[in-house]
Amino acid sequence: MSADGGVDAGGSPAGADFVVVANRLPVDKVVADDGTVTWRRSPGGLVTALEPILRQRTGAWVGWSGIADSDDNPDIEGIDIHAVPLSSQEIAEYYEGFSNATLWPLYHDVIVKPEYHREWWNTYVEVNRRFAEATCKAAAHGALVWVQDYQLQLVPKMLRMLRPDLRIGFFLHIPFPPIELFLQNPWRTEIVEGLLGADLIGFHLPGGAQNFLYLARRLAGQATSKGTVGVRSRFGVVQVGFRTVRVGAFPISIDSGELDAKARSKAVRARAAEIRKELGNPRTVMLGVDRLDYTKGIDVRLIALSELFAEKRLDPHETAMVQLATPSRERVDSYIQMRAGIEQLVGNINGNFAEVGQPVVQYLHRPVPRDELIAFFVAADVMLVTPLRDGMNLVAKEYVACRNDLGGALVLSEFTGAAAELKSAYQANPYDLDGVKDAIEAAATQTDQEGRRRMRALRRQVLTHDVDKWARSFLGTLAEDPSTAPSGGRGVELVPPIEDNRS
Ligand SMILES: O=P(O)(O)OC[C@H]1O[C@H](O[C@H]2O[C@H](CO)[C@@H](O)[C@H](O)[C@H]2O)[C@H](O)[C@@H](O)[C@@H]1O
Ligand SMILES: Cc1cn([C@@H]2O[C@H](COP(=O)(O)OP(=O)(O)O)[C@@H](O)[C@H]2O)c(=O)[nH]c1=O
Repeated sequence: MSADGGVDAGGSPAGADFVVVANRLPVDKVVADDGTVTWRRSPGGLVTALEPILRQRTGAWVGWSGIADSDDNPDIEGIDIHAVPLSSQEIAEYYEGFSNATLWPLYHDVIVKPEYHREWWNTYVEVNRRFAEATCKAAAHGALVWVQDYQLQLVPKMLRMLRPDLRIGFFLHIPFPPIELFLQNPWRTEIVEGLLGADLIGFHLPGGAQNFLYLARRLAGQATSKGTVGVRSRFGVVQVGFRTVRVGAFPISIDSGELDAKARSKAVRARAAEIRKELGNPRTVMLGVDRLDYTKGIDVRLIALSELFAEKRLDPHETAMVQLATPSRERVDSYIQMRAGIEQLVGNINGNFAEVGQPVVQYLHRPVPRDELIAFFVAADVMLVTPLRDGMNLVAKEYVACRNDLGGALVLSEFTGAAAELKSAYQANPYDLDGVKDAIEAAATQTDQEGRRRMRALRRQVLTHDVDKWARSFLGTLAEDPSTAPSGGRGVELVPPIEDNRS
């Protein structure tokens, strides 16, 4: 195939008009002890959100298969898969290292200390280059390419240099950090310049977009627009030579209609009733559903519950807490330590408050299939979502979408992207333990009337702002010509670059 994805002398296909580029493919390769290979849906919200979009549009997906040194290219109906193989060393340095031990903690409020290693950075650059090259092969001339997330922040610039014909979008699924934190990164300028290779850069929240605009002025020396960025509106502008890069806030969501329909099905309702029975038909079923990640504040909710039981504000004999925790990034030190801490807390609560055969906290460290998860959402009276920081948190929205009965209550950390939209949740600051306890107690003891009022408002938001709206707003903006678009380049007052010798 020729460099721009056109038909080569051998006559291979001309490439896709729409290409998603993400660290992971939508499926992960799983090799059993007996060598049997299966492909399982990849963990996390990025795949949850993008898989339905790509199925609707037909296009290509460039990503890694989740396993070392594998040259597998799985067949997925309706999606043209382009696997990018990674060696064990690349996984250690690009994925576990720079992506998940440098950028992830840096962008999540330095909850753990980010590590800066030059060799990790070098591998990050090299792997980003390989993703850019694989994308060139996958994309037809003039294709729309949508690059995803913090693992691939250099791809937009690399891709633009290789393929100026492409229209390039970038979306960051995790929070974009406060300026002071971003400036810690020794390679901060390269990252800002990497992102500026895109035509449109999307964040979940306006605050992230505004932080980025400031950094584009200060680190990349570009002129930018002035005013505040809106949600799916009032885009920011960075003038990069003759190119106009737009910057916006596009809060991601879920396939709310599909979840709503599934949750109404007889099979799911029957399974939900069965789950409650298996838990001993307690008065209150509480639920946590997370990747096992220190950002998710699983410890916060467990400590809060433990204190509520000790203070007799909740009765452990009438409460069952289920914590579903998908294994995640299991070779990164901070994740290994966190897992031990969570499991100790579960043990302590059961040791102090459970009876024989009737644990208070049931903890599953394994991925849970989607239909089973929906039954858990329907079964739970109180959903506990308590991250210390989270880009969006799709689980909170999924719970709401599953509650067409207007039952249940959502306890939600203020520091999730979802909190900006789900105002009728029981919101709390996860660093204020008393506040979290009050929110859990209020949710567990709410009247039916209050619960229905809140759930109705939450559902209005989630059902009208679904993942399709997210994709359409981002891709529609990307397809526009910024010089003629209403909130595009022309007529926007620009602020000159910030002179700064330290960058
Ligand atoms: O691929 P992994 O390292 O196993 O991690 C899974 C995904 O985690 C992150 O998800 C984020 O995206 C969600 C959807 O926008 C958002 O709701 C959530 O707040 C984020 O944490 C990560 O950003 C993805 O790249 C990973 O694939
Ligand atoms: C624990 C668990 C989760 N899921 C699904 O994964 C995503 C999680 O998305 P979210 O935005 O909340 O957070 P991260 O992206 O992980 O940071 C959501 O769609 C869950 O339903 C799952 O399918 N199975 C599981 O066991």
